[in-house]
Amino acid sequence: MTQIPAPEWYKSAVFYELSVRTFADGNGDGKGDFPGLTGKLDYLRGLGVDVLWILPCYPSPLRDDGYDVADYVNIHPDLGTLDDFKVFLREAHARGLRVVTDFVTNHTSSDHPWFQAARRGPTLPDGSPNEYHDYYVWSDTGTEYAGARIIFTDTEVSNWTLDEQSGRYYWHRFFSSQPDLNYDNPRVVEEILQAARFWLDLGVDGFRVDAVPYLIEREGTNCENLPETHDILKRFRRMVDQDYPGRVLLAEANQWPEEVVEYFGTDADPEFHMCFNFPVMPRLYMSLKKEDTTSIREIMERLPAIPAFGQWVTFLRNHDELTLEMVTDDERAFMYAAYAPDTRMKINVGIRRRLAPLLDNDRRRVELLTTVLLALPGSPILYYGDEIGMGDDLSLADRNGVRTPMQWNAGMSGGFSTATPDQCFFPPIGDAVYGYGRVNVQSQEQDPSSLLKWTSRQLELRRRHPAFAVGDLTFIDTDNPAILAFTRRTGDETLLIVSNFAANAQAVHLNLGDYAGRVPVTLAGASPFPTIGDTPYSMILGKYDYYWLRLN
Ligand SMILES: OC[C@H]1O[C@H](O[C@H]2O[C@H](CO)[C@@H](O)[C@H](O)[C@H]2O)[C@H](O)[C@@H](O)[C@@H]1O
Ligand SMILES: [Ca+2]
Repeated sequence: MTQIPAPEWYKSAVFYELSVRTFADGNGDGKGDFPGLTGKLDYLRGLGVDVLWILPCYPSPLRDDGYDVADYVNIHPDLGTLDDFKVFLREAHARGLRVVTDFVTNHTSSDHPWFQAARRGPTLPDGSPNEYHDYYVWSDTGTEYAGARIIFTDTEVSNWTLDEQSGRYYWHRFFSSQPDLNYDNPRVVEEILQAARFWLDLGVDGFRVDAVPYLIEREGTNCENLPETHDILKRFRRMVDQDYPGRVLLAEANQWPEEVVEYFGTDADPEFHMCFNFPVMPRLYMSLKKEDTTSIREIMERLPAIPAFGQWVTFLRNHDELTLEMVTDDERAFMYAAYAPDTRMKINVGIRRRLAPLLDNDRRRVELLTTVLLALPGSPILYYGDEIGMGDDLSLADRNGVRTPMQWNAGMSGGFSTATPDQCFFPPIGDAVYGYGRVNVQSQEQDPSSLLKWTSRQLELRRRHPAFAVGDLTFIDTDNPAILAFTRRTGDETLLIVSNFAANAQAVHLNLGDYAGRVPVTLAGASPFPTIGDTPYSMILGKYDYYWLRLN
């Protein structure tokens, strides 16, 4: 059996992304918290995930749901205390669950004491230099770095905003309430590394590092992926390798394959252990609507090789919009037409909907995309609530519609809180199709055929076959573009994954000449299929059907 070295635990892990604020409320104030989350750890263990990625939990004015950090070394009071966090971490570890926290490096909140001090200008009234001013990026004209795109296109008109107090413009790649830190200042680098140490010393298993491409600005560039940015991130990695071996760094770099791969670094000069595979995600959805999987294969084959320690991270949905930054203009137009029929579904460069509504609440399509997610190279991330088919709330602003409370049961506020729905941080979804009366953990736990139970079984199946985690990927040529077929191969086993992206039954011939004489056997039921011969292998798949097979 293929052995994955212990420090590379992340390669076989299934991640689960959750927001503490909307997962479970332990004290009845309508806001999720660490005691509430701690009470749900057995559920998460039972589901079969390995790592919890928790969204930002720092003190924050919450103008960007916590991605606006006002204090790097504490917990937001709504979520509990630092001691509550420690208890949570201990209890998660006791259950064999690892915890990766979100680390927001590019910017702080404008409420952060550093920024408030910076606003006093470069020189203090007594004539001494204001060391905090240089923690941020300033301009007298707000005209520099014109080559940098605006990311939050729906709200921001410039990456510069005038600060009335200092009379100078400050740089921000996201909301104007999120001033970018100045990574050309060595003190900023030190401060951020110290903040990372604080959490690593407490025992977190790593970080999902937010918005890493934007650390450094240079005139005449688009201010993304600059060599100086990579130098800083490599320093972060060296600190982790030296003082915290076995912890993991995951890069959020929403970039094309050629750029994102740079965030792994090299075996000799490593950077991140893991990077999100942003480009493949929209192509999974696109392939469904087009009934043509060519774009999945093309983008996967375009991914450059990664260092031996590296692992991709795959996902279908997350707390943000379904980003359409890594597609062509035509593909983006197609995606909007296919998946955002209501203009309220569009935000910035993406679509703010959850998995089940995106797929018309069609269980077959949800299963199909989930099986592809679990079978493609990389460690998959499940977004909380998608395992039960939760819906979204378009009436909520920004991306909050996909951040509604977890639906635990059919009781008050879906079991999220003892507070009434109107007292909850975001109102729980209560409609007839996706509401907690119909869609909840408790009812699905009692139903062996529920999406929740199916997901759990699929994770268990994946766990039993290390080829899913570390096997080589080879696409199989077919005569039907609606069918995606590939193998995942390690020294001991070859898995064959065949998926039908069409809404009708399909026939396909697979070029399996390399495997003549082998017998495909289903992973779930151990049912043998006809032996592979010298001619193309013929298969029939029902609508949105899939096979997970081992080639014996
Ligand atoms: O902290 C600011 C933002 O950082 C992440 O943003 C990412 O999401 C954007 C879409 O919402 C995306 O376009 C961008 O490329 C990413 O860096 C974080 O996930 C956001 O929640 C946050 O607002
Ligand atoms: Ca609470």
